[in-house]
Amino acid sequence: MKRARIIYNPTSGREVIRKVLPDILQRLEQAGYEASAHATTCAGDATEAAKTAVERKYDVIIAAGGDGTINEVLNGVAEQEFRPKLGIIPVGTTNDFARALSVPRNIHKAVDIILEDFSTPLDIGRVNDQYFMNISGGGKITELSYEVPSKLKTMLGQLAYYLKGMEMLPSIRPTSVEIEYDGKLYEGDIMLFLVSNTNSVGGLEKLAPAARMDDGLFDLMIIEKMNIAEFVRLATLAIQGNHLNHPKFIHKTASLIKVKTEEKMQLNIDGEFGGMLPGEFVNLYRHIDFFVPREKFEKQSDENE
Ligand SMILES: Nc1ncnc2c1ncn2[C@@H]1O[C@H](COP(=O)(O)OP(=O)(O)OP(=O)(O)O)[C@@H](O)[C@H]1O
Repeated sequence: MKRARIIYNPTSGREVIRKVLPDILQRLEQAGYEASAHATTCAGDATEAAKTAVERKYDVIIAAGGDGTINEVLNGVAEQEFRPKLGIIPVGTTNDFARALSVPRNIHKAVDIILEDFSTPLDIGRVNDQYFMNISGGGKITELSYEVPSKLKTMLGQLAYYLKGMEMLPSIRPTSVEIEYDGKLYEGDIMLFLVSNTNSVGGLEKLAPAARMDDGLFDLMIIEKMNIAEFVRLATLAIQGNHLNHPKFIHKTASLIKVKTEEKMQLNIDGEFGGMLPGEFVNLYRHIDFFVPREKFEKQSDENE
């Protein structure tokens, strides 16, 4: 019998997961799984719970929470030799990864995706010794996502980011960087750089519209030095997906990216503080099997062939 372990964050986003958990467990059991659940107790606990589930040879781990919980589960699984399949139940404030996978926000529909039993191996990123599924980057503006208090995030959702972003705009300064991508070199003063694995970043689905999660490549995006007015204008263009031809927006693809800065720069990994640069970003080609909607991903693999 196949075994599934749900790792859920009871404090995540809408906090509805607790109420529906018995129903989810029952649905998994009816579908032939032996199912159990672990409620995370604090930051970092989902990583430990995922490592334990790997040791116990669960076939499937289901991460129920926001992007933070999914990232923690990923960090418990990615470096292991035996890697269970991962399912996602998006109940966070930001659910960028679920959006990238086209996993619906409705809990029962998200469970349907797991029960349909269609999975596909997808790329993930590693920077230094941490793993990410969505995005990593640096630059003053990227530091805002973890300066938003979590209570505020829960109350206001995405709006909290924008409010905090406005507040921080005057303090955004360019930084001098050296970025090596697949052997080529970029040097310059930048506002921010992003290393993206998916096309769904901070609710901006059109930021890297051609990004794929099964090609072994990151999308490297650099916004060069500009004044605040220009930056706001570029951000507005990015929301509409009209930023790609902007002369100070640089877009490359690469599987290995090394970033060095002279002054101190924080690294953001999937929306959380991830230590300081320098950073070496490695794309791990089709490293983890995720449950995904069959219609979307079957079509994509057909296009690949
Ligand atoms: N029991 C807990 N109490 C407090 N914090 C927790 C607990 N369990 C997990 N966490 C932390 O909460 C962080 C955020 O959780 P999660 O991502 O699930 O939800 P969110 O904040 O609603 O959404 P998002 O991260 O997508 O904005 C996790 O990265 C984790 O470190």
